[in-house]
Amino acid sequence: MVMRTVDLRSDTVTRPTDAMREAMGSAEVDDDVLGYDPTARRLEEEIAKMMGKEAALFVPSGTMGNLICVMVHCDVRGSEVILGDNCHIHVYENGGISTIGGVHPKTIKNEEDGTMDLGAIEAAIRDPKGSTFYPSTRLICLENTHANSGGRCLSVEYTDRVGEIAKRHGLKLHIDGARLFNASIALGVPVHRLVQAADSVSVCLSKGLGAPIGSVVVGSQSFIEKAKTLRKTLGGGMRQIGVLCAAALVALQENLPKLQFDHKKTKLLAEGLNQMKGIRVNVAAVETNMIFMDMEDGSKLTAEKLRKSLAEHGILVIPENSSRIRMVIHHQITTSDVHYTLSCFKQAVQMIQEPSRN
Ligand SMILES: Cc1ncc(COP(=O)(O)O)c(C=O)c1O
Ligand SMILES: C[C@@H](O)[C@H](N)C(=O)O
Repeated sequence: MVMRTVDLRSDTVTRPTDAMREAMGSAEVDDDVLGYDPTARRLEEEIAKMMGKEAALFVPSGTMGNLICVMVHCDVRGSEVILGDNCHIHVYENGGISTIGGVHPKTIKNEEDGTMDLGAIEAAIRDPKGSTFYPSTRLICLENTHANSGGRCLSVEYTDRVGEIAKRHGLKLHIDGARLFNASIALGVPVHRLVQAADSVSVCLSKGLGAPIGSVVVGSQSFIEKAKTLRKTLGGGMRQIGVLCAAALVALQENLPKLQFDHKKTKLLAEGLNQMKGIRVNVAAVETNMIFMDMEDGSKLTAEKLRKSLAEHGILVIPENSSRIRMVIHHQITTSDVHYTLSCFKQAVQMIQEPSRN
C-alpha cells in the first residue's frame, strides 16, 4: 500500500492550488480572438514589464511558444536557425520548426553547462555570398535554464556575448526560457537583465511557477502582433483564456518567491543521493531544480530497477537512460518528501545491491 506520492518526474506535474482554482472560478473573461480577454491582458502586461519587453502573448504551451518565435523570426523560405544539439527545441518538440515552420536547424554541440561555444556559433553563420547553395542564417536560439544539462544557468555575460554576435551579423536571438525564473533566482539577476539581449523569449508558467497551463512569449510590439496571428494559424487562438491566466497570475504571486526553496531542496536531495554506494551526482552542477543521478558501473543498479522499486513507495521518477535518472523538484515537494525519498532510495539501493540481506 503506497503511503504517499512524491512526484519527481518533472516540474510540470504540479496541481493548481486552492487560490488558483478560486481565481479561475471568478476570473473576468472575454473572447480573446475577437478582442482581448481582460485577465489575459493583465498577465501579458505584467510579464512584458518583468521581461523588459514591449509586449507579450499568452500561448498554450512552451512548445508552441518556441515554434511561434522561430517562425516569426524565420519568415523567409530557406531560413536557418543555429541551436544546441541537446536543446529542447531540437530534441523534444517533434522537429516542429522544420516540419511546420519550414526552418532548417543548424545544430552546435551543447557544452555540459548548456552553452554553445561562441566561436562555433560564429563559424556556423552562413556566408550570404553562398546563398545560391546554402540556407540563410536568421536566428540563434539559447535555452535558460538548460534542461538537458540538468537545469544549468546561462550567465548574463554569456547571453550578452551571443547577442553581440547576433547583432554583428544582423541575426535575431530567441531564448527558450521555460525555466527562466529559476535561472534568475539562482543567479541573482533580474529576468529583464538576463534576456536584455534577446529579441524574443518564451517563458513557461506551467513549470516551476506551478500554473496549470501555458507559456508567454515576449518581444517588440510588432513581433507580438505577428506572433498573435501565427498563434491563430497554429490553432492556438483561444476564447475566454482569462480562466487560465488568472491561475498564472496567482502562480506569479505565490510561487515565484518559493523557487529559491525549490533549489535548496534540490541541493539537499542531490547531496543525500551522492553519499549512497553506487550512485553519483555532480552536486556542483546542481544549480536549480533538477538532478541527474548516475549509477556507477558494477553497482548492480539500473535506472529501471530503481524506478520500479521507488514507485512501490510512491516515488515517481523518469529514467533518462539505463544508468541515469532525472529528478525535478517543484513547490509541491516538501523537505519531508526529500527525506522520505532519500530513505526510500537507500532501501532500494540496498535491496538491489545486497538482496541476500533482505
Ligand atoms: C526547456 C524547455 N523548453 C520548452 C518546453 C516545452 O514546454 P511545454 O511542455 O509546455 O510544451 C519544456 C518542457 O516542457 C522545456 O523543458
Ligand atoms: C520532457 C520535457 O518536454 C519537459 N519539458 C520536462 O522537462 O519535463
